[in-house]
Parts: sequence; structure tokens; C-alpha cells
Amino acid sequence: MIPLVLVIDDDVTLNRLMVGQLNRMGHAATGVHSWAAAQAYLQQHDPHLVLLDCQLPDARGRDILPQLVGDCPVIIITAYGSVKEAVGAMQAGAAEYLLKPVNLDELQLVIHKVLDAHSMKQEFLYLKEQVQKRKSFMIGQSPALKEVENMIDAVAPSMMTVLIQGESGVGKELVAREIHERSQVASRSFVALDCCTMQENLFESELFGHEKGAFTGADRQKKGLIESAEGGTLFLDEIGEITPAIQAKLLRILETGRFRRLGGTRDLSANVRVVAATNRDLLAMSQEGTFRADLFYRLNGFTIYVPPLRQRRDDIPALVKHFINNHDFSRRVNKHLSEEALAKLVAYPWPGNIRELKNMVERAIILSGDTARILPGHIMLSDGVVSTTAAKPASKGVSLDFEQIPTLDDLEKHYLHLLLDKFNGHRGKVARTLGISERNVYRLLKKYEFMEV
Ligand SMILES: Nc1ncnc2c1ncn2[C@@H]1O[C@H](COP(=O)(O)OP(=O)(O)OP(=O)(O)O)[C@@H](O)[C@H]1O
Repeated sequence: MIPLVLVIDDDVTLNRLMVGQLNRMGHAATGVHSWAAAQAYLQQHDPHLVLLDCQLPDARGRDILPQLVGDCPVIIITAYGSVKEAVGAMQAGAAEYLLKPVNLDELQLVIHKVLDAHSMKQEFLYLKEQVQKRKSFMIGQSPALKEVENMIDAVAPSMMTVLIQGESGVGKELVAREIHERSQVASRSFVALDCCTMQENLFESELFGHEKGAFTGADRQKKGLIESAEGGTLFLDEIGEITPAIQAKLLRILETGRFRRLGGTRDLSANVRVVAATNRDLLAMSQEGTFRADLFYRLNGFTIYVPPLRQRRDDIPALVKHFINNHDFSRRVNKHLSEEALAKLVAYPWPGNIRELKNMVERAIILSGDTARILPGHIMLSDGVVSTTAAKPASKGVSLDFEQIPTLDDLEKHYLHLLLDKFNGHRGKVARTLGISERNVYRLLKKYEFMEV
């Protein structure tokens, strides 16, 4: 498509020069010398770009600009010495400005830049719209999941705080994203913070931000995630892990909408919707005194419980199909599950829930090689590891059960397996939990020949 360009300039010579240059660049340019002539042109055409002289005989550029900028990018041409006018035009929405006398090389550069930026913006807006229009990412038709969907629909349009409860890997973060996507603030940011992976100070500065000099190394002011989520949704994952000091600050945000950056003396307002998730029993924790009861009641105003996969086995076939279809390699070889393999999956208790199912499907795809059919032999369910934290959400510790007395290597291997499942294969989080470097985690992955390596 050849871009249409309209040049509105009463300087006849400059106008002709610019039109000539634009046509040589492969555009279809038309020159007019007044606003009246431009209006006549605009009634018949939709140009992709307008070059507009600030001083026309029958109108001033800054009065016309608002009528043009909504439809296409506008480059202002202004007399040398009227930079102030050019700045005003930029503030009113002009894409760029050129000073007279116009240098034709510069004209070419600026036009390329403006058209490229405009097409990128159009593409971005298109993609954003597509993403917003997209249907739910939540797969499954079971009555239990439908109930969760109904709860999401009910609460999403309000700005109410929501608590999502459920075992690890059931899809709590997905539910939080759905609440955001179906809310009135869907076009604003969704900011997620995992409360269990950071030390208290780091976490505080990440969430609330800090002022310059708040602590050693704070050499400049930094905004926190609360400010990044301004007008949108702040998702606090693993809320049961936050310390009492942070619990108090979070309570203040929920009660008053106010907070301070670390080292700050000024209150700032937090205009965010808070959605929190946990696999712990917050009620029991608040009764034991490890989680503030007042914060629990604030969060608990609207709770969505996401049931474990073993209570909605009907969803397994659709989930497996979804994970296979979303795997590049399996799409190429048209992978599918044999009936026996599916039966094996449906019978399994899934202590690691949908995350475990997803990892298992990905492993089975690799193990089945070039054959299209995934057979029961390609499905490796956890061998020997009978229970994990996932099966005991209220417990803070970890239990590994073995059929025989394990060696040190068995313990290491199974604990690594458990952490990989818990953190969805995230090596950084595994390393932080084990207190070793990521390089060492990588070494262990190789040692035990995990498929993720
Ligand atoms: N209904 C679903 N449809 C499709 N994918 C799902 C569904 N539920 C969960 N998943 C996928 O399963 C994985 C785990 O989900 P998610 O991270 O939301 O679980 P979680 O409950 O937040 O886990 P954790 O407690 O460990 O933070 C993700 O890859 C997610 O996309």
C-alpha cells in the first residue's frame, strides 16, 4: 500500500519541493496551500500522514491540529525561531516538527520515523484489543470449575479485595488474572508479586518502593509495585508467607488506601485492587496468631476456593488436549493421547494439581519421540514420592515418603523434584529456597537427569 501524504503549506516553492521528495520516496503526496483546500482534500481522502505549516493564510496550525491528530500522524512545519510554537504543537499531539528551511534529507528521516512509530502503535493497539477480547484461558467444564467461573464473574466488576485459596498448582494465579481481565480495570496493569521468595527488606522495597538514602545502596528513589499497579490489580501470591511487619502495612493499605515508601515521610495513596492467594489455611493461622486476624478478615471479604484436580477429574482430558495443542513440537507431529494413557492420567491423584499435569504432559511429549501416539509407558507419574506440601496445604514443612530407606542421593533427588514442581521449574526460586547458586541447581539437574535440563 502506497502511503498518502498531504502537505499543507502556503510556501509554494517549499510545498513543491516536499511533494517531489515524498513522491521520490515512494509516497503518493499532494500539496495544498490553504486550510480550505486541505478540508476539500480531506473530504475525499484519508491520508496516512499530514505535513502542516503552522501559519496558513486562513488558519493557525494550533487551531487545526486537534481536528487532524486523531486520524493520522501530523508533522508540524514551523519557521526557524518559533520553537516554542513547535513545542506547543507537540503537546497538542503533533508527532514531530521540522524547522524551516526544511532540509530534504531530514524530511526523509523524520517521515520514516513517524510512519514507523505510527504503524507500531497501531499494531500494539490491535494486539492489545485482541488480548482483551480473548476468551478465558481457563480450561475445563466440570461443575466445580464452573462454580469458580461464576464467582469470578460475580466479583470481577467490583473493586473488592479477593482472596483465592487452594492447593499449590490448582490455578490460583490464573484465577487472579481472570478477575483482572473481566474487571473494569482490564486495560490497566496486572502486577504479580510472589511473597515467599524474598527477604523482608527486599520485599518491602519491592512492594512499597523506597526514597533515596532509605538504606545503604538506595542511591535513588524507586517506585514500588503498588505504584506500578496504579489503577489496576496487585496480585499477592503466597500471602500467608508475609511477616507481621508487612502484614501491618498491608492492613493499612486495605483500610485507608495509604502507604509510605521505605524511608519516606509522606503518605501516598494506593489506587489498586488487591487480589491475594494462598495454599495455607489463613483462618487456622490467624487463630494460632501467626497471621493477623484483622488482615485475614479484610482479605476474606470475598474468597474463591479453587478445588484440587482430583475433585474435578472430568477436566483432565480437556486440559491434556490444551497442553498438547500449546506445545510447538506436538503440534507439528499431531500428538495425541491413547485411551489407555488417558485412563492412567484420570486415575492418578495429582498431588501437584494442574502444574504437575502440565509438566507430566510435556515430559510425555518428549518421551514419545517422533510417534504421534502418547502411550501409558510415556507417562511417568511421581515414583516413590507419595506426598508433598501440595497434599498438605496447611502444613509449612515438607514430607517425603519412600518405599525403602532412602540414600542421601534419593533424598536430594526427590527434594529437588518437589521444589521444581512447587516453583513450576523456576530455577531461581529453587536456588533461593535451597540457599545455593543457580549454577549449582543446574549441576544437580544434570546429575539427576531431570527432563527440564
Ligand atoms: N484451568 C486451567 N486451564 C489451563 N491451565 C491451567 C488451569 N489451571 C492452571 N493452569 C496452569 O497450571 C499451572 C499452575 O497454575 P497457577 O500458577 O495459576 O497455580 P497456583 O495455584 O497459583 O500455584 P502456586 O500455589 O504454586 O502459586 C500454570 O501453568 C497454569 O497456566
